[in-house]
Amino acid sequence: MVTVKEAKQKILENVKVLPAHIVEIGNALGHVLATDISAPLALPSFRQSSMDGYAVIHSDITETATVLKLEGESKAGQTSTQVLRSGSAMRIFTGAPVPDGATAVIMQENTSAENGSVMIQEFPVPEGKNVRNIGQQIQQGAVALEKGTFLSPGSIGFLQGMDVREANVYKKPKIGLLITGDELLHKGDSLVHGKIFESNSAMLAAALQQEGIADFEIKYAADDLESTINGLNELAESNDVVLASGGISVGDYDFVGKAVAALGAETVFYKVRQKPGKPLLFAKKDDKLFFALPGNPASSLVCYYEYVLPALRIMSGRKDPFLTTLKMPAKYAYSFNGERDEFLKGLIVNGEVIPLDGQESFALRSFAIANAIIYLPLTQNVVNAGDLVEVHLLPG
Ligand SMILES: Nc1nc2c(c(=O)[nH]1)N[C@H]1C(S)=C(S)[C@@H](COP(=O)(O)OP(=O)(O)OC[C@H]3O[C@@H](n4cnc5c(N)ncnc54)[C@H](O)[C@@H]3O)O[C@H]1N2
Ligand code: MOO
Repeated sequence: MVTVKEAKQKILENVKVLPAHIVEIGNALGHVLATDISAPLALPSFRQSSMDGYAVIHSDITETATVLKLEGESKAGQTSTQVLRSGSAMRIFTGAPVPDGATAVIMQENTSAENGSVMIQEFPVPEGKNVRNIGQQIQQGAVALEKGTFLSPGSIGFLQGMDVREANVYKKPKIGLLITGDELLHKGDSLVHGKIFESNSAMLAAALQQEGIADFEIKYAADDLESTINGLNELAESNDVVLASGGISVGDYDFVGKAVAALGAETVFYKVRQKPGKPLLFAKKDDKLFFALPGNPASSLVCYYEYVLPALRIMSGRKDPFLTTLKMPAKYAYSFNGERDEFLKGLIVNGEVIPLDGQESFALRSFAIANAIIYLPLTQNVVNAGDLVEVHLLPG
C-alpha cells in the first residue's frame, strides 16, 4: 500500500510524453505544441485604425476646435494605398488601413463634420493615437507560441489570424477499456435479479471525450482469468494505455491483478491509502501502461481524475497534469474515522465547497452533481464549517 502522495509521485516518475505529429489547426485544440511556432507574418500586417472616426496628422491639431478639410475615406477591407495630405482629415473606420502620412485617428465622438470639413474637439493629440502599428501584436519571424503551450480556443484563433495551417503537437494516448464483471448488463438488456446495468464504460468514455481523447475502444471480459488475460492483451497491442474496470480486489472472482502479472507487466503500485479507490493498481510493460480501476463507480471515477487523467496529460505533453487545486472554506462540518485519506464529492457554490451527501463508493448520485473533489488527508479528519480544505476542480 502506498500513500496518495507516493502514488502521485510514481505517476510522475513512470509516465513519459508520447512522440509528436503534425495536425491541421482545425484539429489542434487541446493538444500541446512540441515545437515553437514562428509568426509567418506580422500582426497587424498594415497600420490599422482602432476606432471609427477621422485619420489626421497629429501635428496639424494645434488647438481645440482645429478645422481640417475632409478628403477621402478608408474602410475595412480596402486594399489600395491612400495618402493623407497636411491640413486634411480622412474618414476612417475600425480595422481600416490608416493612410500613409496619417499619424493618429480621432474617434468620431470627438469631432463634428459638416460641409466638407471636420472640427476636431480634442487637443493635444498624441502621435499614434488609435493606430494599431505593424507588428504591434507580433513581429514577423518572432516566436508566436512556445513549445509546451497548451492549445486553447484563444491559441487556435491567434494561429489562424497568421494563416498558420498546421502544428507539430504531442500525440494523445490511445486507450483500451476492459470492463469486467459477470453481473453486468448492457444497453438493451432486461433487468434481472442480481444483475446491474453497467455504467463504468459510458462514464470513462465520457471522461476521455471531455479530455479530447476520441481514440479509444471498449471490450468486455467475463470474470475468469483467461478472458481477462486475452482482453488485456488485445487492448495493449493496439493502445498506449489499458484501463480495466472491476475485478481488482481480493475476491475469488477478481482476476485483473493476476492477468496483469501474467502479461509480464511490472506493478508500480497496488493499493493506495485512500477512500474511495483503495485497490487501484498501476503497472507498466515497456511503453504500455495499465491501470486497474476498482469496479465501484465512484472509486473508479476518483481514481481516473486523480491518477489516470494526470498520466494521460503527461503523455500528451502537459506540464500541469493534476486537477487544478485550491483551498476553500467548507460550507458544512465533516469528519471521518478510519485509516485512509478521503476524497469527497463536493459542490462549489459562492466560494464555499459543500461536501455532498452520499459519499459511498457504489453511489454516483453525488458525483452526478459535483464540480469538485475535496481531498482530506488523515491529518484533517475533523473539518468544521469554515475550515479551509483542499479542493480539486473537476474539468468542464
Ligand atoms: N474482503 C475485501 N473486500 C473488498 C475490499 C477489501 O479490501 N477486502 N475492498 C473493497 C473496495 S474498497 C473496493 S473499491 C472494491 C473493489 O472491487 P473490485 O475492483 O474487485 O470490483 P468488483 O468487485 O468487480 O465490483 C465492485 C462493485 O462495483 C460494481 N461494478 C463493477 N463494474 C461495474 C461497472 N462496469 N459499472 C457499474 N458498476 C460496476 C460491482 O457490481 C460491485 O458492486 O472491493 C471491495 N471489497
Ligand atoms: O476503495 Mo473502495 O473504493 O473504498 O470502496
